Amino acid sequence: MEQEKGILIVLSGPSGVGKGTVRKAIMKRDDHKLHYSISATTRKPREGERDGVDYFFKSKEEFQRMIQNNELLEWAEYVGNYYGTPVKYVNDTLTEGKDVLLEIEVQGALQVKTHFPEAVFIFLVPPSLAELQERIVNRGTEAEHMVKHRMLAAREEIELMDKYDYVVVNDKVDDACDKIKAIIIAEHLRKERIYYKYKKMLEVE
Ligand SMILES: Nc1nc2c(ncn2[C@@H]2O[C@H](COP(=O)(O)OP(=O)(O)O)[C@@H](O)[C@H]2O)c(=O)[nH]1
Ligand SMILES: Nc1ncnc2c1ncn2[C@@H]1O[C@H](COP(=O)(O)OP(=O)(O)O)[C@@H](O)[C@H]1O
Repeated sequence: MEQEKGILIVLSGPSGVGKGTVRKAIMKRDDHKLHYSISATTRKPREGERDGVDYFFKSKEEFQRMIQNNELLEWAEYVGNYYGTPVKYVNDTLTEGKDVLLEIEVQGALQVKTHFPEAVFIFLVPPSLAELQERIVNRGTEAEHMVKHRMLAAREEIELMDKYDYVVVNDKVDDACDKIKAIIIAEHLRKERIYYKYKKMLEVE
């Protein structure tokens, strides 16, 4: 029997909502069922970040070559740097029947929709805008005027949430992980139901 493809899960949401934090927590507790797609970026590595683990760190020229050679499923410019998803890993892993997780910002997430309309789109939201601002400030990576800029961007990003299949509030990291895991289980059940329905139909005809 042909190997059934895995599910592509796209986790997105406004900057500072906790996408990276929730993604790392899910991967940590996951028993190798989810496969995280490591992105390429032109951003310089932060302390402790490793090439091929956190990101594939690229020069601008290397990144542009990847775009030209159609090596990226999606890409976006974000705060002065480029970020993109290598398409080969995603295709190969899904074909092996494994689920793939992308953690990407909103412009890229919407591009994925045009190539993989069947992917599962999850939008992470903060419990409130005040809490979002606090998270951005506490992270300490933004200058004061950039916090305002990020908050304005976040408002526009949150307006895109109706384009997603699921909206998950990142109140407590553990609860957000539970909800995302539940969504993945439900999506598998849904896919299996559709799969068997068609299989039966083909057997009858
Ligand atoms: N479109 C797109 N966005 C990405 C990709 N990889 C990471 N991002 C997003 O880029 C943004 C900046 O990431 P990063 O520089 O690691 O900073 P931080 O996540 O804000 O701490 C985040 O919103 C990530 O979700 C990718 O492959 N494609
Ligand atoms: N559920 C949560 N409760 C409180 N703080 C959180 C939560 N999730 C993330 N954070 C904090 O919010 C900040 C932004 O999280 P991060 O994962 O970098 O966001 P993003 O990847 O969406 O930009 C970090 O300082 C992180 O520790």
